[in-house]
Formats: sequence, C-alpha cells, structure tokens
Amino acid sequence: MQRERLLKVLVIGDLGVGKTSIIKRYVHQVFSQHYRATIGVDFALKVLNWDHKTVVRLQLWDIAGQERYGNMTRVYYREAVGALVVFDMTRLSTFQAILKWKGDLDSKVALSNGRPVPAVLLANKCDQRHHGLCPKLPKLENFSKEYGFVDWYETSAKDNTNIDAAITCLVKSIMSVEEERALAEATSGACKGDPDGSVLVLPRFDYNTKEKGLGGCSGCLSIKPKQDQD
Ligand SMILES: Nc1nc2c(ncn2[C@@H]2O[C@H](COP(=O)(O)OP(=O)(O)OP(=O)(O)O)[C@@H](O)[C@H]2O)c(=O)[nH]1
Repeated sequence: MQRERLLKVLVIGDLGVGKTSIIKRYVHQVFSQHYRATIGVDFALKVLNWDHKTVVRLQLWDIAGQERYGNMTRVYYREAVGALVVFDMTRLSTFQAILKWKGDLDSKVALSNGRPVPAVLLANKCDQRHHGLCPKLPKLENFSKEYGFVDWYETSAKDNTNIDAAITCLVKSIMSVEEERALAEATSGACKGDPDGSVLVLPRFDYNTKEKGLGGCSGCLSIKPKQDQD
C-alpha cells in the first residue's frame, strides 16, 4: 500500500518577485504577464508520485509579499516543513530582503530537533537577465551556503526554467529529513502510535472545510512551530 505524505511548503519573498507565477507554472503549467497582488495567502496543491511507496501531497502556500510586516505571518508559517525563498533578479531591493525573509522563517518555524526547515533560494525572472543585476549580486553559490539554504536556482516562471528542478530539490530535502526522523523514531521506539511507520504523520489541511487537523499520529509531528510571541 502507498503511504501519503502531506507537505506544507511556503513560497515567500517581496512583492511582485513572481511567487504566484512560480506556483502557477509548477501546478498548472501556465504563465501570465498580468500582475495581480496576492492578498493574504493563497493555496495550491500538487500531488506527486514520489516513489513506488509514497505519494506526496505538496501544499504550496503563496504568501503575499505585502504580508512581510503583517501580523498574520506566524499563522502562515505554522507547521511548514520547507520554503522557497524568492527574489527578482532585476530588483536589488528584493535580493536585499532575502535575509529578512529567511530570518523570519527560521524564527517562526523549526524542525523538532531545532534545526531550520529546508529552504531553497530562487533568483527568479532570469529571462530578464539582460536588465538584471547579475554583476551586483554576490556569488549565489557561496551566499546560499553561508545563509543555510539547501541550494539555489536561477528560475523563470515565464520560460519555465528550473521551476521543477528547484521544487524537486526542496521536496527531496524535506523527504530526507522525514526519513531521518522516521529512522530515529523506529530505532528509539519513540513513536508508540505508528509502530510500522505507515501512517501519515504530518498535519492535514482540509480543502473543503479549510480546517486543519492532524493526520495519523499527533505525537510524532516532524515539525514544531515556535511559541507565539505576538
Ligand atoms: N519576465 C518575467 N516576469 C515574471 C516572472 N515571474 C513573474 N513575472 C511577472 O512579475 C509580476 C509579478 O508576479 P507575481 O507572480 O504576481 O508576483 P508575486 O511575488 O506573487 O507578488 P505578490 O503576490 O504581490 O507578493 C507579474 O507581472 C508576472 O507576470 C518571470 O519569471 N519572468
């Protein structure tokens, strides 16, 4: 029987960097030049046949760039297991904001062992490279390592460049964290409710009622939202 994993992934970054476009390209294979700012948060779901025994339900949370200074973000971040942190290659200010977004992420959600949730850095709109800031950017290879990103990609939602590759990289990283956790629990016998590791252990989001509930064993969630301080 196939196992199901529900993964909540955040897509964060400044206003207009292309978060919605990246999600639409990935989930629906479409792109629009038309810009309509996201209000609050939007969701998209993609189901992946990850391997012969696992189906991944990837829940992409499209968080409005304008929410950066809002009070709602802690709720959005809760129970996330990974993030795409996006900037626009043609706007330096959006790159300068990357560390604020990464800091925000790390301060609001962490793995149960206290480590940061996996995050991949996306330099979006690479089709506009000729108007871009490439010479002004630090080497993203070094930058992404230094600030704890799993990896980085130059992407274009418009041309469909590296969108699949970047998201697959993030999911791989999340799944390997999951495997490590499952292994640790199996060897320590910590998870009493799921002796054979076959139930869904991540939070579920009901798309019909828009309510969150826990799937499987609530005692062994792999992510732990930090305490609310708001
Ligand atoms: N050339 C080019 N334009 C892009 C790309 N991705 C997004 N855009 C354009 O950039 C604008 C903003 O894109 P959105 O996807 O709405 O940006 P967002 O980050 O979701 O914006 P907020 O919801 O306001 O935070 C739109 O006009 C898109 O068509 C890309 O890869 N290349």
